[in-house]
Amino acid sequence: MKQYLDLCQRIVDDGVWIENERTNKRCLTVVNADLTFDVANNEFPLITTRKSFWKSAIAELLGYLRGYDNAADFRALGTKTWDMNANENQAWLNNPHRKGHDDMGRVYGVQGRSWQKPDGTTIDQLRKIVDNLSKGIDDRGEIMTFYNLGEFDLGCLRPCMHTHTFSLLGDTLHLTSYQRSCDVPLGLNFNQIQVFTLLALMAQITGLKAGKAYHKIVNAHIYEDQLALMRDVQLQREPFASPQLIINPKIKSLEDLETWVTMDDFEVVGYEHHEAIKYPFSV
Ligand SMILES: Nc1nc(=O)c2c([nH]1)NC[C@@H]1CN(c3ccc(C(=O)N[C@@H](CCC(=O)O)C(=O)O)cc3)CN21
Ligand SMILES: O=c1ccn([C@H]2C[C@H](O)[C@@H](COP(=O)(O)O)O2)c(=O)[nH]1
Repeated sequence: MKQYLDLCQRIVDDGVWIENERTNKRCLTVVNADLTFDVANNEFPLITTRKSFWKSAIAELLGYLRGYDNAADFRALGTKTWDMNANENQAWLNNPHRKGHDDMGRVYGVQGRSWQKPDGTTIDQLRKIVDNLSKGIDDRGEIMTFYNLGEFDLGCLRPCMHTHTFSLLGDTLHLTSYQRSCDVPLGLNFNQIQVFTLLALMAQITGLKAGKAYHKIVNAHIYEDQLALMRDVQLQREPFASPQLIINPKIKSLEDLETWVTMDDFEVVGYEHHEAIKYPFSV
């Protein structure tokens, strides 16, 4: 929690105002932030200085792991986070590749599970990683990347947290996740939950111990209409101790994640938090 608050304070103190053309808003911005999460000791990085809707963040992650391309499928899992980008972003609404209401196009999980090759076949990046790690193999290329430049025009948004690299040291699995662009008040609250949970889940389904998750962020920003709430409300609050994430131990394979897992298979214990804060969302 301290890492998160330090980054927020750093943006407030040292950020530079940058005009953003896509959203038509200014963002107070810093570059280069490194966060580390201790998954081995289950220090779940849930924001405590406001209420965090953590189930929504895990639902989003599960949707990516399943390769979903539709905001309705995300809603069915328990999150509305893709509604706006799928249905209210004018550039995407005008895009001839959009397949109708709720379509997100070839973003995130679509790339993770079915990256298209020139010959028409597809690559399942996640399946390969799970298979290798389950056999104790780390080929130094256990990488799942959603960053497919050749297909940016086929999706509603370029991926923000775009690459996840898994590393095996003995029987302990670590994760390094890269994020090119980070809406710190809204997005990071979710993204750090996702980095932590991705490592915990991958360790569980491959029979490995979970170690550390490293979260590397390039452009970290606060939108102009979020700044007062962050500076004058959230940053004035004292954080509480980290809660713990409990994952149903019956989840044992990628097929389990793809078929029967729901948000009821995740529980958080010891979550003490301040009141919710409603930050504006920029489409
Ligand atoms: N500007 C922007 N920021 C983002 O963080 C973001 C995007 N766009 N587009 C793609 C996804 C969607 N994400 C989102 C979308 C909405 C919330 C959000 O509204 N969160 C609220 C309530 C969540 C709920 O009730 O489930 C929050 O208070 O955290 C968070 C992340 C993260 N990403
Ligand atoms: O997982 C996510 C997804 C999105 N964001 C934020 C970061 C930016 O504020 C916008 C994306 O805008 P770009 O113009 O494509 O950079 O969404 C996030 O923080 N986390």
